[in-house]
Amino acid sequence: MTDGPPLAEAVEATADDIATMEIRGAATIARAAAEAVAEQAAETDADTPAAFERTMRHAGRRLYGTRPTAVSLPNALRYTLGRMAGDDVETLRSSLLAATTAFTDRLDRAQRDLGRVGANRIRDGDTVMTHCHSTDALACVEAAVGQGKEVSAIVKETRPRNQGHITATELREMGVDVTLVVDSAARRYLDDADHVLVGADSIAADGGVVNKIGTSGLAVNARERGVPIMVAAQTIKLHPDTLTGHTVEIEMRDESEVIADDARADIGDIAVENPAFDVTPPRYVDAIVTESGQFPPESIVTLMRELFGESADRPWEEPDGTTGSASSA
Ligand SMILES: O=C(COP(=O)(O)O)[C@H](O)[C@H](O)COP(=O)(O)O
Repeated sequence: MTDGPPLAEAVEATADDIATMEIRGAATIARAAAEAVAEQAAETDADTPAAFERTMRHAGRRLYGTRPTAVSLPNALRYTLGRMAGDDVETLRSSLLAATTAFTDRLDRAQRDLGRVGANRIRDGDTVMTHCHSTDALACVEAAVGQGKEVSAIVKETRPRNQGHITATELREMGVDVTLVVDSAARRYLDDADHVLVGADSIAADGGVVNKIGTSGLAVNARERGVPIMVAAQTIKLHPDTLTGHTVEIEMRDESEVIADDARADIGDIAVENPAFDVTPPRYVDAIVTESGQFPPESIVTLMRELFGESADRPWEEPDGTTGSASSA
């Protein structure tokens, strides 16, 4: 929970759904956060500009605090709350509604453009190996299929939450031949793959790719087998805090996702760890595919600087550094 004025039901519900992964995947989280910001802007009955802005920042903090790793979430808040401007409540409200619409339009466009860029790497008859479920990665396959190419996929199930099942379903809907494998079978099937194709939750300034746990091991194995690794990530996945040397926080999720409580009790006293993401060093990545073209990971920092400057603002924070609670407002 965060301190501040009461929030719209839509913000509370979206925040809960992101935290429990009803809403998941970096681009989908960003869209949901922007839509929640719009709902809050439409509904808030604050009667002064200062009260309106405080409520919006509070909504931003509530959404920001849900999951720590996908930078698309703070970047969605940066884009929308960062464009809140005006001297009266109605102007502030309309500035936010315009910004949230512009943001979601941009998301659609970025994914479509990125898909076309990524599709150029995929040849007719190619097989991709996927990990987790990434709408950016699937946009590349969809565009390739749309160009008339025949594509097959080896889909890793992606323990502990099996997002590979979502990937398998969506690929089948595109008409792609799918073979589902357990995560530990990946190396065996890499010899049948022409690409490893994954998404990203965050891309660091050094080109490191933060994505679902297991991506880095897959990339190391793929390099060893000579299979190129392609990361599909629209530019809202670029993590501006890493320009100033900050690292990306890796989310640790509940231990019960790894082993059910009763099974664990049967084993006895063990430790269980459940990191949700890992970092693939840039040397294992062949290309980062964005809506602005494809980049070797080491050069992504140039694009990051163009988009964010040298440091990123945090428009969900109170300008005076207080927590936003009534007593400090
Ligand atoms: O790691 C995941 C999802 O993790 P989780 O299921 O824990 O959210 C996806 O590969 C990225 O978020 C990219 O997805 P997209 O390309 O759709 O943004």
